[in-house]
Amino acid sequence: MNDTPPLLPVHVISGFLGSGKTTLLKSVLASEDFGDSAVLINEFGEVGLDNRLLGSIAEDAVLLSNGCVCCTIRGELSDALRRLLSQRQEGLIPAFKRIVLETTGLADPGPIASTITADPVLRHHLRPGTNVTLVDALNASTSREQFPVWEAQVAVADTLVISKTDLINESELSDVQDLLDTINPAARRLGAEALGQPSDLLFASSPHLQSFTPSEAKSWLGPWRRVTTADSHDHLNEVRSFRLNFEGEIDWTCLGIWLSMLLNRHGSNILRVKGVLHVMGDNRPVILHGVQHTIHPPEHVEHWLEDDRCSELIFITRGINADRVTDSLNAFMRQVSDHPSPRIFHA
Ligand SMILES: Nc1nc2c(ncn2[C@@H]2O[C@H](COP(=O)(O)OP(=O)(O)OP(=O)(O)O)[C@@H](O)[C@H]2O)c(=O)[nH]1
Repeated sequence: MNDTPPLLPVHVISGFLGSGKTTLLKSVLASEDFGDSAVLINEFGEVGLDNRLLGSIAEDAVLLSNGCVCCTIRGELSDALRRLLSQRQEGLIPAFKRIVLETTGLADPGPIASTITADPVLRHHLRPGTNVTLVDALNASTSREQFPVWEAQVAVADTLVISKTDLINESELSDVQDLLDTINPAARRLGAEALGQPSDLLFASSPHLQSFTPSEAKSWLGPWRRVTTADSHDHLNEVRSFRLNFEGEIDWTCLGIWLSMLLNRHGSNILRVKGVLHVMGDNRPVILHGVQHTIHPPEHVEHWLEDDRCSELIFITRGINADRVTDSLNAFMRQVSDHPSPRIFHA
């Protein structure tokens, strides 16, 4: 029997300045099913205001001060997480079941996952949880134009929560949805209802946090209509998404080597990889899930949905187009794999 305690998830709430992160966090902490959470708040600047705004709901919130979790205070984040774990172990604080981290509006949440998985202590107790990103509907387009980090925040999201929809009309909202479609078509999307959502559902859309049913695995990849073709955008550094389709089974080792090489070379520009794959010799679908340099251990789904055994792999990249990735994978598979290569093409 395996009696190793389960790894505790670290969920992240990010989103640009003023997008509604604290508003959502307050609602999360007020929900009954989220009582046993430890909260970390990363503030930028001398005075941590959000901490005070949270008031009595989260009196024990730990404030990470004066820097961004993604860059200057990654060490401070590791220390704070270690401290929380040791206080929990010594019984000084209640045995929380999860950690919720609110980042600054200027942080790229991508590196948080690797802060956890690369740390020799943290990785035995914690695992990256779900990334929830707030999108301020009123300012989405301007923020995107002016602040590259806005795209990075949208790209890493498992769930996108669109706030301030009450301040725009339907056609403006449709423009925001289209914009999100070009960057992260695969993320689950919520609007104002996110505030009333049971928090375990809000944070549930990550494959390593629950066992997916076959239909959940497919819907995790997002609806087809959200696919955009990368080639309709030609800005060098634009964030875009594309979906690779595979006809035929995949040589897992070969794909793994190619992916490692890709991340090694272009990791900071591969913002997100997620897929459901038909791996050679494996009857069950394999879920692949990565954020920037961090690829999570693959998970299995029990069985395929009916006869649909097509593999799909979604990429969200900055300045790397779909043709380049597809050609590179096709060529690598043909040259390296001893098995027949699947036909790989992008939607
Ligand atoms: N009208 C409207 N206002 C909202 C909504 N969500 C948040 N706000 C308001 O927007 C302001 C900023 O919300 P916060 O939750 O503090 O945003 P934040 O992302 O934590 O802000 P920073 O920590 O400064 O980056 C507050 O005045 C909120 O009441 C919304 O859906 N509609």
